[in-house]
Amino acid sequence: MSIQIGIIGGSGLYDMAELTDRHELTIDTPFGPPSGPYVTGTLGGTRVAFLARHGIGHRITPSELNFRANIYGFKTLGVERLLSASAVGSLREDLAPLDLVIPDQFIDRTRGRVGTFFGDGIVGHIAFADPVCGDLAQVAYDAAVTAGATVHKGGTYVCMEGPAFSTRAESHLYRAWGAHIIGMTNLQEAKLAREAEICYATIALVTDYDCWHPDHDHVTVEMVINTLHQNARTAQRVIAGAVSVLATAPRTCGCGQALATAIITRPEIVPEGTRRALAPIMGKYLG
Ligand SMILES: CSC[C@H]1O[C@H](OP(=O)(O)O)[C@H](O)[C@@H]1O
Ligand SMILES: Nc1ncnc2[nH]cnc12
Repeated sequence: MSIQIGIIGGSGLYDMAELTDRHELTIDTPFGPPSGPYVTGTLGGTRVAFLARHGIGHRITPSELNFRANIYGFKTLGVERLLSASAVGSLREDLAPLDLVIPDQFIDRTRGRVGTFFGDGIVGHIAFADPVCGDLAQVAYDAAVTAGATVHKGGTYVCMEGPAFSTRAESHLYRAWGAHIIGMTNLQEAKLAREAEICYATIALVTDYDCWHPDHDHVTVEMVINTLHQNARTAQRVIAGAVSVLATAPRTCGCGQALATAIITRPEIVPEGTRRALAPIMGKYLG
C-alpha cells in the first residue's frame, strides 16, 4: 500500500512515539542504503513513513548522509509530501531558542555533497528559486500555531558543511547576508525531493544563538539537545497536526510536475542502467 506522507526526523527526533501499527521496512536503493529502516505506521488515522535522518543512535554525520537513498526510499513508498524536523541555530535576536521557523529559502555552504539524481547519462535542471513547497510550509506553520508554538513563517536557512559549528566570523557573515537560521542537512534534501517531485518543507527548531550573540556562549551539543528535549513534545504535536490536515487536503501545488520541464537529455539515449535506477523517480518521463 502506498504511503503518501513522509516524516524525516533530525537531531533529537529519532522516533515518533505516537505511531501505532508500526512496521520497520529496510529499503535498498541503487544509491546504497538509506539512514536506517523506514518506520511505517498510523498517526491519528493516517499512514505515514518515518525515517531518522542520522540513523538510530545518531551515527551518521551531515556530510555522510546518503541524501539520495533517503529520498529514493520515500519515493518508492509512494510519499508525495515530506515533512522534515531539524535543529537549527538562530542568526537573529528575534528567533529565540524554543521558537520554530518554517524556512522558505536556503543558502548552500556545503562542499562536495551529492545533491542530484541526474548524471550517468541523463541531464536535467529543476527550478529551485522557491526551494520549499509553499502549500506544505503553510500547513506546517498553521499546525505550529495550533500547537501553541512561537513560530516564524519564512526565513533563510544556511546549510553549512559541518560537522564543526561555525566560526564567529562565519556566523557574522551569514547575518550580514540576511540569513535567519543555520543547520547542516536541509539543502540536499530539498533539492532531491524537488527532483523526485515530492513536496518538501521543514519545521526548524531553534536550539541556540550560534556563536554571534554577545550574551550567549558558543554552541554546544549539550545546549542543542537540552533545548530539543524541552521542545520534543511540541515538535511531535506540530507534525501530528500537519499530518491530520494533509490527510484530507488534495495536493494542488506544482511540485508533482517539477520534472516536466527539467530534463534535457533525449529519452532514447538514456543508458539502460540509469533508466532502470531512476524509474521510480522519473520513469514517466523516460518513455
Ligand atoms: C546536534 S547539533 C548539529 C546537528 O543538528 C542538526 O541536525 P538536523 O538538521 O538533522 O536536525 C544540524 O543540521 C546538525 O546535523
Ligand atoms: N548553531 C548551529 N549551527 C549548525 N547546525 C546547528 N544545529 C543546531 N544548532 C546549530
